[in-house]
Amino acid sequence: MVKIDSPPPLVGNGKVAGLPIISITPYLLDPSSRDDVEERRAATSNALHRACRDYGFFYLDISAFVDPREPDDLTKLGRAFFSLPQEEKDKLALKNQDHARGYARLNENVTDGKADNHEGIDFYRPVENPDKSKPLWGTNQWPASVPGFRQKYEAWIEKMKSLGMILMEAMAIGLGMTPNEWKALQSQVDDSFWVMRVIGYPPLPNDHDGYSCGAHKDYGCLTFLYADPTPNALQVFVPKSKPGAAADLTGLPAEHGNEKGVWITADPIPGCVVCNIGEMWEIWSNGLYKSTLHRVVHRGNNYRVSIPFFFEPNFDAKIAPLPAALRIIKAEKDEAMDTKPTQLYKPVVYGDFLSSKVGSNFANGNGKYGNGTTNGTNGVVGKHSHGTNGTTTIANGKL
Ligand SMILES: O=C(O)CCC(=O)C(=O)O
Ligand SMILES: [Fe+2]
Repeated sequence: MVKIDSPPPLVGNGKVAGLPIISITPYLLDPSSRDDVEERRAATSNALHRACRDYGFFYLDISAFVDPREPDDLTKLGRAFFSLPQEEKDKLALKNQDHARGYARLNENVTDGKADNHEGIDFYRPVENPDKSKPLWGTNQWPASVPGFRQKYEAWIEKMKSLGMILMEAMAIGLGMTPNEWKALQSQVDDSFWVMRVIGYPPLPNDHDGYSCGAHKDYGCLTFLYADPTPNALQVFVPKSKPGAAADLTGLPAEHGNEKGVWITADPIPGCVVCNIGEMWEIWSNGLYKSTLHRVVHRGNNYRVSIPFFFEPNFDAKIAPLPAALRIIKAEKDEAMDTKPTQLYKPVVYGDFLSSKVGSNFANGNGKYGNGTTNGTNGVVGKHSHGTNGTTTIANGKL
């Protein structure tokens, strides 16, 4: 596998060399074990910074962190759950709980008013004193009829939580944060209100009005997506305005409002998760890092299983632009002799932001917690698979 530290160029007619592949290994090594650890960490952090600015998406090589058999087992368990009779799966329906934790049937999840051709089961960070009548405050519904499911997935959650913290530190360094600034950021994610989703995608019927999963942005912090090896399913939108997208895009259809760009395929790479940043990083970085539209179009013959883990801020974290990001923005403006004042993104409390989203993309829970409005900045309905309509709040929320 080729490891690269900066994004590869896109190549002619919308075809791409691919998203950057960044190894987390330097952050797993003991700094005293080798002479070059600090240097390698700096290279990883710089590559992360570049990838978050250029794409908002990258492959994270975690082969030194997890045994590949482990996520393979997870997809098998997911497959076993989705092959249960419908009545059995429906016993874990979202409506039994807080409309956020549990099983959503095929076509129950909606993006941009269109049914997504997938089924899924969502788990959230457990809460103290659960109360299923309170948004997000119910209990997880584990499929007891699939032996080993809970145990294996709980082990994965622990791993992904640690990975989230490691990656956050690497990103903090990439953004030029001081140790104290990192400590402050760390305290916003050290009790992550994580979400784990297991998604099952039957092939998309030709006459389906919609996608396997419609175009959306994730609205949290970091997404780690592990998927089975099915090719040509996940697509990432690279707008033409991005530095890496200066390739020949002639003949490509205008996608999503005025913003022309190209959908690139992000096929799974062994040993890697696909990682993308959510809208909370867009606020922290005051827009320097963009959370990027993505969608799933699975037209193959097989049943695809994917497992996104969403490493999110703490429920009560107040998310606001970070001084380190503002320093970069200022330095770049000074260099360009741009004297316009910098618009600041409006701070949000993560839990409030989440509560305003969750539920409104599920057909059965529509509008239960959120307002269900769906106007994105570029005419796109941003949503998260565990929420909806991600783009408005932030774009309109600038001070
Ligand atoms: O299944 C996939 O590849 C992507 C799923 C996704 O984007 C999401 O759940 O937010
Ligand atoms: Fe997503």
